[in-house]
Amino acid sequence: MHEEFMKMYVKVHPHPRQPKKLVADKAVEYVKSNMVLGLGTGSTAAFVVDKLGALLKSGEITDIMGVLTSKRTQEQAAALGIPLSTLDAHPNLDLAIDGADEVDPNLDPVKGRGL
Ligand SMILES: O=C(CO)[C@H](O)[C@H](O)COP(=O)(O)O
Repeated sequence: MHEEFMKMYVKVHPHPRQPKKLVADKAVEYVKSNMVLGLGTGSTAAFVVDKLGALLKSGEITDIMGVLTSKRTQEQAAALGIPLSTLDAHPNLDLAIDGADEVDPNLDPVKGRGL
């Protein structure tokens, strides 16, 4: 799955934010109704949350639950009507989506400098 994301991410595109939206939209394709989702923070994650809000509004997905990694994401998700929970209440996530800080030569995403 991540190889497909990274191929899209490294595609040359004239608008610097567009690859983040592309990978965000691609990641959201893996979201199904009734999932408990870990939702990260940052510009890529913000596109993910926007898309989830739109899919909930259109009824394309239902009954998802977001477990958020920051107050910023929590506020965005709440404003879009995404039901929220905590890791304590839902320790088993179906899927977690976040941006990457860096991508290594093998196209593996790196978080927090790999520490
Ligand atoms: O780990 C993060 C925040 O803690 C971000 O996901 C990471 O820094 C990537 O951010 P962006 O999507 O804005 O490039």
